Amino acid sequence: MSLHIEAKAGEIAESVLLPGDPLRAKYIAETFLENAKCYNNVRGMLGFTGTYKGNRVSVQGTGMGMPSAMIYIQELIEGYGAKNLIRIGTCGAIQEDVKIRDVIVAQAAATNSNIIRNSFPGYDFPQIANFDLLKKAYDTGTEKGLKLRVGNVLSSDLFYTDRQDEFVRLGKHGVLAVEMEAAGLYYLGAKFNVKALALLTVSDHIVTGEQTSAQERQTTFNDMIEVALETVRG
Ligand SMILES: O=P(O)(O)O[C@H]1O[C@H](CO)[C@@H](O)[C@H]1O
Ligand SMILES: O=c1cc[nH]c(=O)[nH]1
Repeated sequence: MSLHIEAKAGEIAESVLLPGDPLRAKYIAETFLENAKCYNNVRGMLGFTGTYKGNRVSVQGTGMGMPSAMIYIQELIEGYGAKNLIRIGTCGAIQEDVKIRDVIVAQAAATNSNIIRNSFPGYDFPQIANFDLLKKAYDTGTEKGLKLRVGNVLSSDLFYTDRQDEFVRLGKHGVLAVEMEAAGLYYLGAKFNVKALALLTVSDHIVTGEQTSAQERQTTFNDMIEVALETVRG
């Protein structure tokens, strides 16, 4: 048991999928996992363990933003021995040629957060994905016929901001999309020497203003979830 996760020792798998939304964790457990058991309800931040094609896997909600997500990620690693962590989230596109419903493999995550900066004052510590997970996710998605986008994303501390033009300017520097957790996940992956990756579905477009419907989000989420589940399959 850790402070924010009430699972007993051994109840969480070495591979954990990490949606921001705890209800997405429930949906994944009910839709994709066999014999799923809920191990966490502290603060309603649901977590489940079950099997996918015979492979033990957990799915844990993380909340929104790095301060929340990093609590769950650190407790999963230090308290429960998680070794492969894949965020499965939504994001907003900040480049014209990234389209709504695209699935992004976040090769790296830029950030405007001080969380990481404060750990290494004076350094720009790059937040990068684990290459093994990245390659497996890319190969799996490609075999499934998905046209995955691979590249840099922005992990922002703010969802609502008066400075959205900065997001768009980052887009012009090749950053594909904005979300709020990947950099924190990659930082902790490096700190604790575990494998970390973020997969993101584009739910809205910050340049064009387009949005996906709830139904469309579900379908594209399913593609992303299957890629994540196949990536951690032994
Ligand atoms: O869909 P999730 O995983 O929550 O991710 C994105 O959605 C939330 C904002 O609506 C932030 O957490 C952002 O990173
Ligand atoms: O625009 C968006 C969409 C999802 N998540 C974000 O952080 N921003």
